[in-house]
Amino acid sequence: MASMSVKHAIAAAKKLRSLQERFNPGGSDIYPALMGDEAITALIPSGNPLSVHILMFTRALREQGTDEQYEKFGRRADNNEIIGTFAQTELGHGTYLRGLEARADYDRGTEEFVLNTPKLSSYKWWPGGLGQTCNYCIFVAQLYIDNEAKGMAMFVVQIRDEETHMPLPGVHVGEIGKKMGLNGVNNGFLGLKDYRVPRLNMLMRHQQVLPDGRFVKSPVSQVSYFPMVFVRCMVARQNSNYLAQAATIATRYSVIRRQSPIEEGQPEPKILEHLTQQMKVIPEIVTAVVYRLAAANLQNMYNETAEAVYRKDFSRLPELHALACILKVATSYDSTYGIERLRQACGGHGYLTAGNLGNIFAMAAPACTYEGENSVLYLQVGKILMKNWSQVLAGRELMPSMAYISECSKMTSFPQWTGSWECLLKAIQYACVGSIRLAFQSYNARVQSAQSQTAAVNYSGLELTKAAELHGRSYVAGNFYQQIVNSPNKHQRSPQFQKVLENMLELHLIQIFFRHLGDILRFIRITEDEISALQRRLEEVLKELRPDAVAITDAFDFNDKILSSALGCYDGNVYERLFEAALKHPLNRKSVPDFFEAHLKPFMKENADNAKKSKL
Ligand SMILES: CCCCCCCC/C=C\CCCCCC(=O)SCCNC(=O)CCNC(=O)[C@H](O)C(C)(C)COP(=O)(O)OP(=O)(O)OC[C@H]1O[C@@H](n2cnc3c(N)ncnc32)[C@H](O)[C@@H]1OP(=O)(O)O
Ligand SMILES: Cc1cc2nc3c(=O)[nH]c(=O)nc-3n(C[C@H](O)[C@H](O)[C@H](O)COP(=O)(O)OP(=O)(O)OC[C@H]3O[C@@H](n4cnc5c(N)ncnc54)[C@H](O)[C@@H]3O)c2cc1C
Repeated sequence: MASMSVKHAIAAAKKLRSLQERFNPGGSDIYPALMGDEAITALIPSGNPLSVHILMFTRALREQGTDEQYEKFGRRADNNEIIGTFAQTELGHGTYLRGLEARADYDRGTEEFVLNTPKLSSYKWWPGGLGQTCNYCIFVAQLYIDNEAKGMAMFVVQIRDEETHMPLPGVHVGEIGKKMGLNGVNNGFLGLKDYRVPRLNMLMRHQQVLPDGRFVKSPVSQVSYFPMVFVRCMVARQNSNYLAQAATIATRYSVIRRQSPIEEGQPEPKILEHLTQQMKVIPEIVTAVVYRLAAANLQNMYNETAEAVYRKDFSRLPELHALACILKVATSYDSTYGIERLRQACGGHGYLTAGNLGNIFAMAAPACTYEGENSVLYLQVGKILMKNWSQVLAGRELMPSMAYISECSKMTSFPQWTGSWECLLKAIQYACVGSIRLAFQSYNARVQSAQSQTAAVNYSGLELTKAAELHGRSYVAGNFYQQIVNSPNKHQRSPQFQKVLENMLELHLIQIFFRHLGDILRFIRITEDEISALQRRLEEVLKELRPDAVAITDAFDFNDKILSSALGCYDGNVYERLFEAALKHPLNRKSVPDFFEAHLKPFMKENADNAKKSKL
């Protein structure tokens, strides 16, 4: 499977390069590479073994290396002359980066670093493509000078001979084994023993080790985390794509499949006529759109921040970090759970490989873990919210994406309930700020009672996580509201299109309201009548969006090859394609399977003989 994936990935990369040259000659623009990865990833159901090369190895060389180091390594990597990965996670550590065990000891006598993975738990474990594809990697290690720890550093390490692909001396490398998906990616392990690299193989744009061993610290140590921020931004985009694919499949199937009359004596309707089916499918279509828009915003913010960091302006890093964390978590959780809901909405056929929903789930689900496990990133955002709440209490301004927190903090109570979009959005934001305030009180009480900040974060973890989750909801819903209601290009939309968008906003806001009704009722008094009115509006907007469901998912414009699903093909010939796929199963090559003579017949005969004997 891995070799097939590599073959497909290379073919797609070549195709992409020719398209890039035709449409973007000489452009070093990253988007074709990203689009390429998106396209390659979508075309290879078992995952793209070049993803981490495209997204992390080349980017780390560009952003963490000096211009000279880019000339030496980065240009060749961008041109796919060498293939690399990002080797940070170890068998024993993934989240707690300061606990990473791989080490780089500087030898000023030879001006080299001696790289070691001292224990089994220090082995790099998971990097994409590391098993068999890559001949280089970015090796993340704790830097030591005169046995004094200096923090994390990145090293360009060649792991295989460029001609023979044989592992180099001191390198122990291989595949970590089968996974629940992405089995074309050959995630690998890497052990190094006294492996020497020249001083200039340490990426030194932001921190340096001089020939005599003097260490020049990075002005902002977190800039070494920047490659992870980029992938978190990509995950937000990629996982909204996976959800859109699954929503397209389930929507198309739901207007082909007929089942269970709604009125006695009437013909069986398309299953999308059932209100409960609409509630399973249509909100997922809208969620995919909502996250695509949020991910696009985040990507723009990433590009602006990357340019600023290049100019040594690190001021926007904290806001980008907070947003990248919360959107990576929100998108990966909601897409993973949403894809499973959509699979279940397709009944038994949703469980067939020919439907491809299982594989889309297996591609989306690991994003809840890689690039920062979601619960850890929720806590990270919770900590940032605590810091920002202290700013609010001190009367200071907050970063733009958290400005609503200041506004809500000034409200002594929630205004008269109207149920308008603005009211629903403000309710989610108000509940978020109420949760932040409660989390801060718990956290602060713990710190005041002499708990360390780390311990206080841990013991306030449930409230910090809740506050972070509601912050994500507030940001995403606020962004969608702005795009639909206040977008500068709103006048260019036809009234019909604007109406569809407004129905999607209505559905999103009401759906989030009901999902967090408990959190909202904790801070806002809402009557049963007001809640029932929203229930009626939910049923009404599902009915309004029903006629547009197919058109909206067609607008995602996925080629049948990308969906790779007998349930979701554009022509709707589901049963013919299911049957065609079934007949291709190897077991259908013969009328009598080989196991009949070898196992089944003797088994049944033995039982029959025993039955006869027991009667005698
Ligand atoms: C669209 C095209 C297709 C694209 C397809 C995309 C998806 C598929 C692609 C590839 C396949 C998968 C690739 C996966 C690759 C990996 O998984 S690489 C390994 C990823 N590992 C992690 O993410 C590790 C997670 N852990 C951490 O990030 C950190 O340990 C932590 C953030 C949890 C904690 O940081 P730490 O420094 O240890 O302590 P703190 O006290 O929390 O932080 C100290 C201060 O630093 C700030 N900070 C932390 N991280 C960042 C950051 N990234 N940027 C900026 N600032 C950061 C933090 O807020 C603290 O600031 P203050 O001191 O002001 O409080
Ligand atoms: C498909 C896939 C591809 C990957 N690709 C790469 C790659 O290319 N390069 C690379 O370097 N890595 C890669 N990874 C590794 C990935 O980054 C790690 O799995 C991830 O960072 C989590 O670390 P871990 O697996 O060691 O889990 P751990 O850090 O051991 O965490 C395990 C669990 O402990 C809990 N936990 C941990 N820390 C805390 C905390 N502070 N507070 C509360 N709970 C906590 C959480 O529930 C967490 O799920 C990949 C992983 C996968 C699944």
